[in-house]
Amino acid sequence: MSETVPTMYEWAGGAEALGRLTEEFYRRVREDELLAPIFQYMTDDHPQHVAIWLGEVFGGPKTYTEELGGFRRMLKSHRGREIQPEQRKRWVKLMLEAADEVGLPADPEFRSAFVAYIEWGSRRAMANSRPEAPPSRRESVPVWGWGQAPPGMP
Ligand code: HEM
Repeated sequence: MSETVPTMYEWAGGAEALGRLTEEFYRRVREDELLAPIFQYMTDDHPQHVAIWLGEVFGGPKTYTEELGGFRRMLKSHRGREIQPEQRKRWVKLMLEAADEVGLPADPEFRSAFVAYIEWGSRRAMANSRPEAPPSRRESVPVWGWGQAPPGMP
């Protein structure tokens, strides 16, 4: 991919846009009967931490790794929570609704790459949330790209 292709972070609108996304997402989570119970003890800065995580995944600054405990902290946050398939599905649904609500770019290229990460990440989170999950072979925050459909694809 050429150097002129923006990162998904830039395309999304940077830290500000991802912050709006996670604020709206967790507003919905707090009102959701399947998800509210498992998020009842989240801290006030949790939405911002997830925005920072997403920023790093989408090619933005490596702030989650450098300041917030990196991949290991994310892994530990899900471990043992026994996320159920219906809860994962609802998490994805609310995330995609929040993306529409806050006006993340709606072009097919961005959305397909965004959904791909949300699907992958949420399935990984669910797998790692099982008490018997094997130790993760990953050590670092994944960095996501445009896949088969970069911006401007005809
Ligand atoms: C792409 C998918 C996902 C991403 C990127 C993600 C991201 C994160 C991150 C970064 C944290 C740690 C926040 C911090 O540093 O303070 C976290 C915690 C957590 N996540 Fe996820 N997560 C995902 C999927 C899910 C799903 C599907 C569920 C459940 C349905 C879930 C439930 C939780 C819970 C309960 C916590 C701990 C909240 C607390 O502090 O009480 N996550 N997640």
